[in-house]
Formats: sequence, C-alpha cells, structure tokens
Amino acid sequence: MTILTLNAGSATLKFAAYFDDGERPLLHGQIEHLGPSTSDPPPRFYACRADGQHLLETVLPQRDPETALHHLAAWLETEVSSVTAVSHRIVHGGPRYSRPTLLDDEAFDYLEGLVPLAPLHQPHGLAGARILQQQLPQARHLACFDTAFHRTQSELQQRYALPEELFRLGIRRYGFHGLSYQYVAEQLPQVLGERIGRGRVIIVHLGNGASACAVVNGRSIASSMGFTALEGLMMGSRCGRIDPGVLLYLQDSLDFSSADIADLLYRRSGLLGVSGISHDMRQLQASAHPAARRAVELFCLMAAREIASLVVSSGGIDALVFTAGIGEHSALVRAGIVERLEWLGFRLDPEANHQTIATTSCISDPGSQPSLWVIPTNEEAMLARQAARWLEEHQSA
Ligand SMILES: Nc1ncnc2c1ncn2[C@@H]1O[C@H](COP(=O)(O)OP(=O)(O)O)[C@@H](O)[C@H]1O
Ligand SMILES: CC(=O)OP(=O)(O)O
Ligand SMILES: [Mg+2]
Repeated sequence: MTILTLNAGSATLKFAAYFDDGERPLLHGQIEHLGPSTSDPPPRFYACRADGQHLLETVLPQRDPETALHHLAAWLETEVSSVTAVSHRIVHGGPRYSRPTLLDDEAFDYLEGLVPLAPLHQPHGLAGARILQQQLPQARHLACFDTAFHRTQSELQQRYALPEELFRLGIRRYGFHGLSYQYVAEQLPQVLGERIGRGRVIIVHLGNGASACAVVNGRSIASSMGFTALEGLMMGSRCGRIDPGVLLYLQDSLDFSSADIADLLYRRSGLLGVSGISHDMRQLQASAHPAARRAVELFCLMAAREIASLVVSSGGIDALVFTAGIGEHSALVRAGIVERLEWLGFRLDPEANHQTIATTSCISDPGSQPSLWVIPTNEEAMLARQAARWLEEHQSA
C-alpha cells in the first residue's frame, strides 16, 4: 500500500511515493525547468529509489506543465502499485481549510476560486490533482495546504489595515510554505532541545519562493507572506514587500495593465529583475557581475528586515533556523543575513556555517544567544505524513 505525493510548482513538479505509514520513502523525483522561460535548459525528468538507485533520467520534448503531468502520471502507473492516497500540495486553502481535505467537486470549486490569490501555484496544483484523479480513480485524493499551518495565527496578525468589510471578504494575511514550516517545526524540540525548541523560533524558508515564519511552541504565530505569495522577502522572480503606491503609479502613469503588473511582480522581479541575469541563486553566486552581487545583497537585506520584524510578533527570539534550497546550501547568504542581525545577539561560527550543506547542524558559536541552525526541509515527507494521519482518522469511512 502506497501514498503518492505531488508538489506542483511554477517551474518544478516534485513527486514521491511512501509506504502508507507516511514515514518510509520508496522513491522520489522531479520534472524541472517547466514553464515559460525559454532560456532554461529543456525539462528534465528524473526519479530514483529511496536508496539512491536511479530509476529514470530523460528530457521531455515540451515545457508546459500539463504535458509534464501526463508524462508523470503514465510513468507512475507503471512504477507504483496499490496507491491508497495521493497527497497534493495545494498552496492556497483560503480561510476555510486549516487541515487536509478530500478533493471532491465542492472542494475543487472552492479552490479554483482562489487561483487569483496564487497564480503561479494554484492552477498547477489543481491541474495535477485532476489529472492524477483520472489516472488513479480508486485512490483518495487529498489536498494539503501551505496556508493551513498558519491558521493558528491570531486575528490581529492576519489583518491588514483595511476596512473591516474587506477582512470579512477574505482579504487578510494567510502565509505560505506551511508544509515546510510544519516539517521543520515538528523537529525543533528534538534538534534544539525541549526548552528552546518549544520557545520563540524564526524559521526562514529560502527557496525559489522565500518567506519567514515565527513559531512559538511549535505553532505559527506570524509570517512574512500575506494574502498572496508575493509579500515579504525578495524571491527568485517575485518582488517581496513593496509600496502599494508603486502599483498605482505603474497603472495610472505608466499604462501598465493588471496583467502587466502581475507579470512584473511574479515573474520579472526579485533576483532575476534586480540582477538582470538569473532567478537562480547558484548562478548569481557564481557570477562576478556587480548586478549579481547587488541582487544577492538586497536578498540578504530584505530577509534580515523581515526576520527582525517578526521578532516583534514573537516577543523575542531564541533561535533562527534556515531551510530550503538557498537556506540549506548557501553559506554566503546565511552569513549575509546574520551579519545584519548581530545586534540581536547572534554570533555565527564561520567554519560551521561554511561546512554545513543540507544537513541538520548548529552554525552559531557556543555562546550565541539566540542560536543559529540549518534544518533541511522536506515538503514531500510532510505531504505523506499528513495523508497517513488523515487515513488513520478516516479508517472506517
Ligand atoms: N549550492 C547552492 N548554493 C546556492 N544556492 C543554491 C544551491 N543549491 C540550490 N540553491 C538555490 O536554491 C533555490 C531553489 O530552492 P528550492 O528549495 O529547491 O526551491 P523550490 O522548491 O521553491 O523550487 C535556487 O535559487 C537555487 O539556486
Ligand atoms: C508558496 C511558494 O512561494 O512556494 P514555492 O517556494 O514552492 O514557489
Ligand atoms: Mg519549494
């Protein structure tokens, strides 16, 4: 009996299979370089077993995510048998969902309505769910949400300073990357020790999308992302925090349409926009171009600013944890962020920072108060675990 997980992003499609306890992985893989960017290499589809043995490596002829999903579904059908549940990462669950839910017609309708709130993610997540539902009709298809982990935040934390009726219409701060935060948060007491692990911890997820979350006693109390996955930190191609007056000016004085503005904020800004070179941190770090350095510096400054702002919500900080692609691999970025937060008491151990690549590790001096950590995330593992928990709760159904 198997649980499949599907994490359909804007440019990557990640998948995995687990035994139905949701803890023991069987295989994983991804299709990368999807989407509109023709400057990227052609889409690559690879998969390997949990023990690292290669199962497949091939190049796909087309870039569009729907075709990639069909390829994946056909391949999975030959590789994975007895699928009990498919756990789909759906980034936006709106105010309604604070837990995983079965994807029936009504849930699909509601979640389709949230597409404008997550245009880079929601359409792919839902398209993946529909395609796999056709391919595997006997399995339970569950939606697991990025926003769900943040539903513990107080009403005050969820508010914008807008009229009350807009809050009631759902214009509020939701927060994202919740599967990643939950995965890391569940490890905090074990890794950081009971006292600090249950204390005031800020987790920074630095991937293509980037955000930070204040976690107290394992629960989200505030996050840098809000109504959409645009707010907060600078990202690969998204702008992060911006004066809304800029948008009015673009529209009224520079004749940008709303589609132009969406394209600018989601696809042409962030590391890509500032550097003019790439959305990819690896490429920017490898470049000697001043524009690449400027983009990395702004990335660090904006991340540090958001972290400092979250400390207000958590009422102090006992530990800062880095995770996701950049957070796990880039000693340069971690150092650039911590340098701007030394006034909070952080003391980086440069050697430990340099040596830590995608492993759980403390990267601060023994005397550093608060402490600094790297904890690798695993959204696939959290998708599988949530599905296993759901199956256990709904055994008789
Ligand atoms: N060794 C590395 N050094 C610097 N950045 C890295 C390294 N490895 C991966 N990254 C960066 O991590 C980011 C992707 O992170 P990831 O968590 O995989 O993103 P996502 O899941 O959102 O696609 C990219 O900017 C990539 O360049
Ligand atoms: C919500 C979000 O930004 O996700 P990702 O980092 O996968 O793009
Ligand atoms: Mg990601």
